[in-house]
Amino acid sequence: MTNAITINNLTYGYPDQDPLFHDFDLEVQEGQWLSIVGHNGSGKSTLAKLILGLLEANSGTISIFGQQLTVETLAEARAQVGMVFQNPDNQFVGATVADDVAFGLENRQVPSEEMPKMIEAALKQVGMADFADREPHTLSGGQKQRVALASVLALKPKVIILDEATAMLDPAGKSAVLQTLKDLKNQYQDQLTLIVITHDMAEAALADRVVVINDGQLAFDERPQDLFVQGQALKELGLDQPFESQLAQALPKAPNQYLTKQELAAWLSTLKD
Ligand SMILES: Nc1ncnc2c1ncn2[C@@H]1O[C@H](COP(=O)(O)OP(=O)(O)OP(=O)(O)O)[C@@H](O)[C@H]1O
Repeated sequence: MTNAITINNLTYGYPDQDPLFHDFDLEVQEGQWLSIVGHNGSGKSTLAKLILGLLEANSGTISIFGQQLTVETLAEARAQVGMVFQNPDNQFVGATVADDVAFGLENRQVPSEEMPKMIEAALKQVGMADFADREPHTLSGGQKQRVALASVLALKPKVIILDEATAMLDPAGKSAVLQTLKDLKNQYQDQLTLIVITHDMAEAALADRVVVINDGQLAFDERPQDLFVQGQALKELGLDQPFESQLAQALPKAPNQYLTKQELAAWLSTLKD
């Protein structure tokens, strides 16, 4: 399978600081849903910025679909990778929701007559088509993040990186954004690679694969069901297990130590008193 992202021997440190990453390797396959977790300051956002070419590696290589990131390939690489950031209020440039989605298309010099259709399609994909004429500041946090996602989707990226995109949302907003991600993944399957940086272990558990970054190294690289049963090891890295895993492990008769929310609910509902 093709690699969407290939990182080899990456070394990076901010000026006048010790390197955050030293000989760091990571491959993300096309179509994968990858979660990146790690304690505060472990370098997750820095890694995202390196992949986007917003920061330049001190040494080593980063390739996007096989093409190494350089000054010459940066624009082409960026066209394939979209990013949604943490703060919904820092991502708007348009006076209305539709204007906001249009902004990225204008930057790509999409002819203006083609835009309305593309804007409508992108907003539809995130369930925000009815909000096209709304001013962004009148939206909820979750709605804003879905519009941010629509602005990225309109540009047809092959990879979307979400950096703590649900961290500032209330539970309803968070669950709407996560449902949108699941819908997109169902729709695009292997055509869309998702990289989700998060502190929320339940959110991380939605992925096919979870990597834990610690001291600039991959401390774990596993499927959620293999990672989240390792409560003590996670604790030592400053991380929690998802609530569902904690509960499943505390229930002696649970069929498995790792259960998704749905599996746990289904099993609990079979219990009789
Ligand atoms: N622009 C910068 N200049 C100097 N140091 C920085 C800069 N940005 C981040 N750092 C430092 O680099 C380290 C990694 O930061 P980064 O934001 O990548 O971590 P993170 O894992 O995303 O953290 P969090 O989970 O808190 O968002 C931290 O020690 C941080 O203080």
